[in-house]
Amino acid sequence: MSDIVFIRALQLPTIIGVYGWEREVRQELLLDLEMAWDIAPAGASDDVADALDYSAVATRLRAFAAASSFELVEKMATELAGLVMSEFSVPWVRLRLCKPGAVTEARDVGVLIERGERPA
Ligand SMILES: Nc1nc2c(c(=O)[nH]1)N=C([C@H](O)[C@@H](O)CO)CN2
Repeated sequence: MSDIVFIRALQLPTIIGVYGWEREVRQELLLDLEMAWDIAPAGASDDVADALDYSAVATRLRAFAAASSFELVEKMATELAGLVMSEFSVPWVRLRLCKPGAVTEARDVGVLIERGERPA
């Protein structure tokens, strides 16, 4: 099983950053998320109850980000990955967390992490 459910460019307004001014204003991170998930049951039933509901995942991640206040994107990425795996029973995630505009000369910067065991 190598199926993936994904979310691309999810907007996550949050407090993030190491500098003083960054502790005062919300900035928008962008999240790309791949989640290992067997889509065969939902593919057969056409029932969202059999699916990994990407809407539910997105809503939960946005709520977590809205309530969080980390300094590093590394910490935020690690927490987001753990949340998805523990609350949605996802065995493996690949997560890219982008901070647009953090480096003037770059479109965005950030981290790309994988957590868990990807099913064969
Ligand atoms: N590896 C990282 N480097 C930096 C981070 C970070 O989260 N991880 N953060 C900053 C500042 O907050 C920066 O984004 C402000 O523009 C600098 N380096």
